Order: sequence, then structure tokens, then C-alpha cells
Amino acid sequence: MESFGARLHRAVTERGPLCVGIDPHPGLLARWGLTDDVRGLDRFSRTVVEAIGDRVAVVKPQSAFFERFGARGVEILESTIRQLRDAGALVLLDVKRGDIGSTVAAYAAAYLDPASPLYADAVTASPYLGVGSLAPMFDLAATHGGGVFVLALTSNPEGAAVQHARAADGRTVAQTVIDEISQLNRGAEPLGSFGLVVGATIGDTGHDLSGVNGPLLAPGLGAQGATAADLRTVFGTSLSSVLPSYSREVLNAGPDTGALRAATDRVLAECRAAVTAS
Ligand SMILES: O=C(O)c1cc(=O)[nH]c(=O)n1[C@@H]1O[C@H](COP(=O)(O)O)[C@@H](O)[C@H]1O
Repeated sequence: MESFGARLHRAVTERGPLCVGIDPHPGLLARWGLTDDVRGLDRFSRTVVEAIGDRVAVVKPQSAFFERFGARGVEILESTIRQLRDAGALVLLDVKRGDIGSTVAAYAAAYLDPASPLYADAVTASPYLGVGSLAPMFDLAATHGGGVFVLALTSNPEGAAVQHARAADGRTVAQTVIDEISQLNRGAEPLGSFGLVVGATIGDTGHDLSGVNGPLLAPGLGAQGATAADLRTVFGTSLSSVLPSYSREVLNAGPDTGALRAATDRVLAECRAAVTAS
């Protein structure tokens, strides 16, 4: 069975270094002329899948925007994940889960077991109950060729108060997360299956990402103010592992599928130039 890291490496080689988020904000539904209900949610998600499912390496549905409609919203999330996978995109389900280990095992079963209705290629996870508490996710991901992206340095301004705090050994909390994920990816080729989330908005924080050997998801581009040109400052010599991620910047171009594709092509060209420039 092929690992998530290998599948991601191939997808990025074939389709380019880009993740597009599906974040059906109420304001976006209105902008697209859709109702703020499950019908609007379904139409929005289908339109995004139709426009970009066959051309973007990774698509990241944000679960909260589906959960807000209850069981029928989650049903649409399940169907969106299936449609995306059928279109050949890798699905990174943005759920940012974290809990004590025995409960994390249940989250792992929900998202990383191929038998689950919400099965996705990878999930986002929060390490603030300790990176070790996420072990059941790492284990199930490894068993089934899935991936886990762990928050390290988030794109929001509030994150630094926690993530830049120093642990007893002098490292920042973020660096301890980075180092533990690096261990998990040691020796993996062509790329490890365990990723980190590092916001494109954070500037040069002096964290050492050189040993990660896994994907670095970079949200915060576009609507949150960062540009592709900022990736060099944030990631330095680790640029080749960066997976830039945009949601509203692309989604604002809808509902026209041609306009969504054009927005996707534009940000991909910017990211390609930023990631490959020497
Ligand atoms: O894990 C994430 O994807 C994430 C981490 C982070 O540090 N910052 C961040 O914005 N995100 C998510 O990335 C998306 C950003 O959306 P836009 O600001 O519209 O591009 C949202 O779904 C956020 O939940």
C-alpha cells in the first residue's frame, strides 16, 4: 500500500503545489446567490468540485461549515469527500481534532479508516494535549496510507502566545511539535506522511523546519493577508516541502466555474514561482 507521503508527492508533481479549501461561509453563499441552508451548501460544494476537483492536488473541506447544518450538512460533507476523491484530488479534511489518546482513537476511526463514511486521505490535528496523544491517528494513518497535519505555527495572531512559549528545555512549544513530527517522518521516501501546519502570515520566526521530511501546509494566503512571496521568508530552505493553501481567495471568484478555475490557475502560478525560485 502506498503511503500518503508518496501519494501527495505524486499529486503535487502532476498537478502542482496547491491546496484549495472548501469553506462555505454564509457570506460566500450569499455572494454566490445561494441560500444559507443545505441546498445552498450542496450547490456550493458541487460547484467547487466540478471546477477544481480534477486539477488541484489537494482539496481541504473545512468541516465546521458543514457541521453547522447538523446531520444533513455532514451528509453533504461525506458526499463532497467522495466526489473529490473520484475526481482524483487528495482530500485533507480540516477538523483540527485533539483529545486524550483513547478518544483520539475514535477520531482516527472516524476519518482515517477506509470503512468510515467520513474517510479522507488526511486530517488536521491539534497537538495541545501533547503530540503523543495523537498516536492513534498516526498509527491508523500509517496502516491505511493516510496523513495527519499537526498544527505547529498557526496563521492567526493569537497563536504565538501559546506556540512561541518555551518548554522546560528552552525550545518553543512549536519546535517541540516540529521535532516530534520530524521523528515520525525519519527515513521516509520520497516524503513522510506526517505534515505540519505553518501559517504563511507568521514571518521569519527562527524555527527550524529543516528536518521535517514531510509536507508543510501553509494557510493564511490571500484573505488573511499573506502572499506567495511571503513563503520564502517563512520557509527559507524548506520551500520545496510547502503546500500553499487558499480558501476565500479562490472561492470569492465563484460561482462561475471558469472564474474559479482561472483563480486557481493564477494562485498556482504564483505559488509555483515562489516555491521553485532559487
Ligand atoms: O489547518 C488549517 O487549515 C488552518 C490553520 C491555520 O493556522 N490557519 C488557517 O486559516 N487554517 C484554515 O485554513 C483556512 C483559511 O481560509 P482562508 O483565510 O479563507 O484562505 C480556514 O479553513 C482555516 O480554518
